[in-house]
Amino acid sequence: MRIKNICCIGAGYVGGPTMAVIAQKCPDIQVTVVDINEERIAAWNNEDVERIPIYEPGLPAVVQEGRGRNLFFSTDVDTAIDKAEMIFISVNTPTKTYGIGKGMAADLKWIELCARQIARISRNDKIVVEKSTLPVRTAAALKEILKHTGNGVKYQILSNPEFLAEGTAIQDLLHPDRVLIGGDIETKDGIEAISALSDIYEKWVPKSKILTTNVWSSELSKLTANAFLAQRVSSINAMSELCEVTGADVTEVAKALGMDSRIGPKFLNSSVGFGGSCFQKDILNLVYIAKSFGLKQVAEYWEQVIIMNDHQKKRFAANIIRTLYNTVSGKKITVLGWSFKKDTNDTRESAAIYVVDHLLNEEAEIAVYDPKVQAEQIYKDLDYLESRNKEANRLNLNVTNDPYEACKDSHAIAVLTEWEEFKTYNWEKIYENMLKPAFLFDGRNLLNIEELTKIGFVIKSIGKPAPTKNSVVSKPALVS
Ligand SMILES: NC(=O)C1=CN([C@@H]2O[C@H](COP(=O)(O)OP(=O)(O)OC[C@H]3O[C@@H](n4cnc5c(N)ncnc54)[C@H](O)[C@@H]3O)[C@@H](O)[C@H]2O)C=CC1
Ligand SMILES: O=C(O)[C@H]1O[C@H](OP(=O)(O)OP(=O)(O)OC[C@H]2O[C@@H](n3ccc(=O)[nH]c3=O)[C@H](O)[C@@H]2O)[C@H](O)[C@@H](O)[C@@H]1O
Repeated sequence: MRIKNICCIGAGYVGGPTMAVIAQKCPDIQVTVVDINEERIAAWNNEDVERIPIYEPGLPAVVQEGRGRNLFFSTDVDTAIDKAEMIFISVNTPTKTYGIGKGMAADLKWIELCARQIARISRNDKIVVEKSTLPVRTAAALKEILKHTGNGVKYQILSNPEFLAEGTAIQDLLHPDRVLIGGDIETKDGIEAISALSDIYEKWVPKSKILTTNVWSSELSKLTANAFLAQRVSSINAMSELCEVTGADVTEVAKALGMDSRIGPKFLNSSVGFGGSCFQKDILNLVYIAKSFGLKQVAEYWEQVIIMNDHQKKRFAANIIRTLYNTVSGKKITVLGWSFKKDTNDTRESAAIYVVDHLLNEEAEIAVYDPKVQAEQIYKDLDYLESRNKEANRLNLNVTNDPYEACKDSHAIAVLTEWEEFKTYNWEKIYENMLKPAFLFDGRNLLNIEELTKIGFVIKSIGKPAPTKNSVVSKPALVS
């Protein structure tokens, strides 16, 4: 089967970049990305391609190439569904905030709405592709909804989870480690649907990297991959605390570990804690699924990854307070970086939100600088926690777009995102304009401790012994 029209429901961090790359690699296919969020669609259509709603290196050029040719962004969901032979569902699947499974299960409200809309509009057979991350066996629910329309339209449901990471989305999409397609491998129609989707990827991905499984394995593989990745971060973060009390250096430990080819060097950077929209949500979802099958030990095992992550964020904030002589009340603390990692403007579940919330509870005066996150978003993130009223958040936290201004007269700086530009600052100038002792808490082990210590900063890194002015500090190991 040759696909000529694709519709993608959901123009977010996944739908936008994924479809832009498909449109680039398959100029013969018309790709329409639809969303109910009018503002977001207007931003995707912004004439100035640098102002699309997502900051992602390399994305503007890919969007520019396809937009208006075979890549379209629209709010007309019905028409796009009607025209398409293949529909990707790429809507949000956050943790439920109400009812049964509150705080754990994935909220499938938006997925179900999509299924019902597809069922209502479709007049010819469709391949429906789950791109969103979903609990194992969601495809069965989708099938049920689509089967009961009684209008004779046939559907094939495929699971095609996305493994891109924000900040490197375009490279990840162009050169994926693997593409996973789960489908009904036991029927002719199922196999045809899988090969229709595979044909699209084969335009740029080697066939050997396209993996076909049954739907349930595919759905569960996605949750498992995120759980394993997050587990590595929590594991190295657990060791960071042990390093701090034993005098070991977590960067050296990570390097030594990573050189073992069975372990590998990636995802061993100790940090203030992982953030992002997915790790926590997907693990909680996994825990919920395990619990609902009565697998207590399995649930508890994975829950520990989240517990460790929460501990790391709290421990970081507590360390700031303890170091500043047990009080931060009325003291200016500068936060460099608000996004959950570098090269993205996404702030969902960013460690910065929780560290700052903790410091505001202790009556600190916060100044924030992030190269890509807007003030409005920062206030929104804090308001969402409802720890204090909106006025108090605005009164006690000031967002500036000048890092030097942000650091001026502050008691301490906390680096919470690993933006490259932080390394290039004139740290001598920053030091001169701070109160002394000038404390620097590097939540990403990003900065050159040796140089900064020489300038006069008192530095607290993650998982490292505190350097003294004359101590020799080894260079950071190359762990990506
Ligand atoms: N953000 C990431 O890096 C990754 C996310 N995922 C998964 O992909 C899915 C989407 O994630 P994001 O793109 O980050 O979410 P997002 O929140 O950025 O985008 C989702 C979009 O879907 C739209 N939407 C919701 N219901 C709709 C409906 N009924 N009709 C039309 N549009 C609708 C929303 O308005 C929103 O713009 C989630 O399941 C997530 O777990 C998977 C891999 C990577
Ligand atoms: O399902 C998803 O949403 C995606 O989740 C992650 O991607 P993402 O959250 O965008 O970014 P990561 O690079 O995984 O980083 C997640 C968090 O862990 C932190 N991290 C990562 C690596 C590390 O060594 N140390 C560390 O603290 C990052 O700073 C960040 O806060 C996965 O890497 C993707 O494969 C997956 O598709």
